Amino acid sequence: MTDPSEAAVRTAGLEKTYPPSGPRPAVPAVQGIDLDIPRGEFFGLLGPNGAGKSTTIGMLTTLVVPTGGSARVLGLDVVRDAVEIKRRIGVVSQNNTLDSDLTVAENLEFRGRYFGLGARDARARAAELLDLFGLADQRGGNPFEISGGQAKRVMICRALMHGPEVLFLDEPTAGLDPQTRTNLWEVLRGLQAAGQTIVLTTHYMEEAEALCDRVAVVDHGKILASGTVDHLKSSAGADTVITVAYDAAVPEKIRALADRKGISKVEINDGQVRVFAAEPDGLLGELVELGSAAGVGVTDASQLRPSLETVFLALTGRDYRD
Ligand SMILES: Nc1ncnc2c1ncn2[C@@H]1O[C@H](COP(=O)(O)OP(=O)(O)OP(=O)(O)O)[C@@H](O)[C@H]1O
Repeated sequence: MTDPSEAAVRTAGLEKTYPPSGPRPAVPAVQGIDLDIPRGEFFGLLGPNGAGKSTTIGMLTTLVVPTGGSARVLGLDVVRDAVEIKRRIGVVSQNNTLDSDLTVAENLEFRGRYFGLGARDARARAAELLDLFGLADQRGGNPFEISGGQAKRVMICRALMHGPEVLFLDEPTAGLDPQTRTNLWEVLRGLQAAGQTIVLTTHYMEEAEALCDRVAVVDHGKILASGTVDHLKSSAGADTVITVAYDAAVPEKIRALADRKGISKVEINDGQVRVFAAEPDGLLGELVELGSAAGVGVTDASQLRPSLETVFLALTGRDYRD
């Protein structure tokens, strides 16, 4: 047995480099990640596609073998104690991995039996979970003839069959429509309220904001920043970010804005200016006017209020959706 006070997840300098394959060089997918996730927390790994989130979750769930550093889940080592960890966690992968030869309920019951439940207990537990997740009507259906949102909920039920201490979800709402996504958020909030520790990856900023107690922003295999969403916003992205693209070079006068109170940064790139401002009122109009005074037109303009998106911009200098 491990100490129940052990963190749900603790990693130090965790790394994964995929080896070269043919003409493809080695891929340093995860480059030294430190995580400390207490039990009971709803934690999010947030980052754009290819940031290394799935690889990190893969290592924590013992499916991917690290090439450096260490990772412990519930106090157990992900390499040495992989079998024990698998018994105590639940994993929901990105794709539908339900068995099409079994009904929805049988998928759950089968998993329960695998984890040592008797037939009657497995049936009862499956029925209880399907009820709880509003899937009772689907119990006899084929898991590939239900909606994407329902299939995802079935996968979550399946992962909960053996009462896992930590639930890992890799991009649980990718590809779902907005309504289905917010329904699933409710399901996940309910689980956390009932005490479930949850670790999720997502590339949706609003998902991380809506659900997670704490978030680690990941890019190119490294953590850029971590903390509560509020902490991240106040430390790295407290500013509103105004971006204006001109049809010619950015007028010189705009550089001087950097000295004004309430403006923390002015970035100029070819015909585009990006202004980070704590006091953004009237600034967008001013940028347009400064352009027209210099005979330069505006081709595009946007204003982002402080959010995880502005955090990412402040940390990387890149648009999150680039
Ligand atoms: N099995 C693999 N072999 C080689 N390279 C891989 C493998 N799996 C992932 N990669 C590469 O590792 C990097 C990180 O990928 P990973 O899937 O972990 O990122 P991600 O943040 O989860 O992105 P996504 O949401 O697109 O899956 C990417 O460059 C990816 O191409």
